[in-house]
Amino acid sequence: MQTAIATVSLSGTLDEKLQAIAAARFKGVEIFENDLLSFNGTPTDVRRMIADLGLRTITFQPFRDFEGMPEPQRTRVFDRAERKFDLMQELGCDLLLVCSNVSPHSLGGIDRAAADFQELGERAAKRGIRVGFEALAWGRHINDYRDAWEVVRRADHQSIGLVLDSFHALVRKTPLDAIRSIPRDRIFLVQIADAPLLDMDYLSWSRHYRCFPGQGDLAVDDFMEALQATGFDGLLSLEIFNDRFRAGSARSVAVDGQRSLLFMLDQLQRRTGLPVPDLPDLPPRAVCHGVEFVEFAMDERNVKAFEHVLQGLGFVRAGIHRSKDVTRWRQGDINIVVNCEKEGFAHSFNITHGPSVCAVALRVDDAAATVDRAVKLLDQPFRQAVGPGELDIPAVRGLGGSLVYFVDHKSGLDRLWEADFNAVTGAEDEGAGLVAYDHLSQSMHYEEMLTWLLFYVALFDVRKSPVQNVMDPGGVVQSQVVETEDGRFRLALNASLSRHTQASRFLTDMFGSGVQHIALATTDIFATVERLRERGVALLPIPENYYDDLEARTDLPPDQIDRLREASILYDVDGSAEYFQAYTKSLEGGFFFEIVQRRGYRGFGAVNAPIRLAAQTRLAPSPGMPRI
Ligand SMILES: O=C(O)c1ccc(O)c(O)c1
Ligand SMILES: [Mg+2]
Repeated sequence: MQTAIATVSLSGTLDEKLQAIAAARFKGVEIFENDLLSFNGTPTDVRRMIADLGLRTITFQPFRDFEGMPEPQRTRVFDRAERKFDLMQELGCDLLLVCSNVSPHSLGGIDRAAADFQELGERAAKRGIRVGFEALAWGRHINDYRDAWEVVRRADHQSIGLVLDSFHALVRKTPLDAIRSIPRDRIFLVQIADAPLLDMDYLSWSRHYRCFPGQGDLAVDDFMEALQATGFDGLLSLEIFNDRFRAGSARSVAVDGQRSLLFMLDQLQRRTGLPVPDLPDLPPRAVCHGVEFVEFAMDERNVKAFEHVLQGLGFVRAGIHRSKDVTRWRQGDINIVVNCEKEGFAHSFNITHGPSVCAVALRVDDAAATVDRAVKLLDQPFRQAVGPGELDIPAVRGLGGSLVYFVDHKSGLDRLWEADFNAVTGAEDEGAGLVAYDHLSQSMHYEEMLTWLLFYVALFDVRKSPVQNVMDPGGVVQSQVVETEDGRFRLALNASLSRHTQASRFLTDMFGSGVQHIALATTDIFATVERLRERGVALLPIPENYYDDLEARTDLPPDQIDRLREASILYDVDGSAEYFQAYTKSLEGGFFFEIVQRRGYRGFGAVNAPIRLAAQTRLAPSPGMPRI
């Protein structure tokens, strides 16, 4: 299949868009008329620019309000088409996209529309041009691809074909089976778009909320299966109208587009067992078995205070790196790496972002295959010098320039603690009962959120939760979770349009996106909280009103509520599944730890999030708290 993208999908001027499209390795581009009109150059200039970039203009669009017009509009619309044909010839494009008529003047009638297309086909053929007809979901008479196909079929002209757009078919829930019986050579172009499920009119939904496949909730996979059944191997183009993409980086959004198509087609091939022509051979999505370690980039000024926090939480110094100023802290199955090197990646990260999480290492079955998949999905691999005898742990660039490492058993990377660290003996501590990473939470710019969502779902065998809107005293925060089926890897992505939310303030403080909080699991939160208090850890105080409300909305007995209140623990229940959460006070810089206990519960305590955010907002970071 030949892949392309429409210029409307990206931010910038036409030349910036085209450069981004070429850099993301697309071969074809759909030129939107507005991008051409606003360009300061002739169609011939654009043609040259496109050729110089190694691209091909596959479509010029949209041509509106064409079929079914009464006179005198009908004559005028044909004149307008002839002028667009002139322009297309100068541009070097042979396919015009006509979207279904929305004009109140249009008359409807399948045969009338077919006759118009028959005539348009005659005129187009004289110029060596073809015309594709697309049903808009809000078309006045034609809003169903099956009717558009019937018009094309009756027009019965070799220059007239069908354009399918997944968005229009899927939002209307038009049955997809009829796609299977359309002859593939009659499908001139297929446009692909996903979108979140929203309760909204089709036009607004389409013009503002479309996204790349894998980022939304539509049944794009079903659409692709129906299309594959036709044997279609023509043009597949991303056509995404999205306000975030318009505000984002054209280069990064174009790469996301390419990644989304590779991901979608790879999944299609795996599901149906039918090969997709020209698709690179990708290893399967990596199964993630959890977090091996989280690495903090620290500096001399902050490290003592941070290590004091780790000790308070019950961590012990378990290993010292053989050649670097790097320490392993451990409790249960949780490893935290504190990196104080004066050169290398962590040091640069610390200089740019201050003390913060610079890397996360994930347990996978096959680290090399994971990196191979990542690179084929256009992720950025990362390498740095390793000392003699030390392990070379493969990595790719993650959020905010941080790293994602991959550790496996297959190639012995799980020996990293023995291979790279000298064990510290005699440092036993009964700990605080923390046993494992429960989840990580990353805060990012609003425009980046779909990028990182796609990064995770394309690389790992994870599912995504629906987007939640969480109320912060400073505005709304969007939150979405990616997690493995078994819950061993869970990651929350957060972003906000307001500059005043905790998530946004964290971005300002850290000069970029990153891990804002880490949730650690205990099997007995009451015992853990007691230990933490004994060790002098300051927990986030929760207001009385919260516990009064718990009495009202749950069946918890009063003594249980008193225990929660006394320990500043938040609670949620879902059927018989229960969730307990407590928080450390935020450290300077906005980072914090969460302590959680799950009893069969799969969520993240969304009902409690506004309470927690308000409590954090009330507390300015206390002076003397370490800045991390
Ligand atoms: O929103 C529109 O008008 C519009 C135009 C052209 C398309 O291909 C489309 O899917 C939508
Ligand atoms: Mg379309």
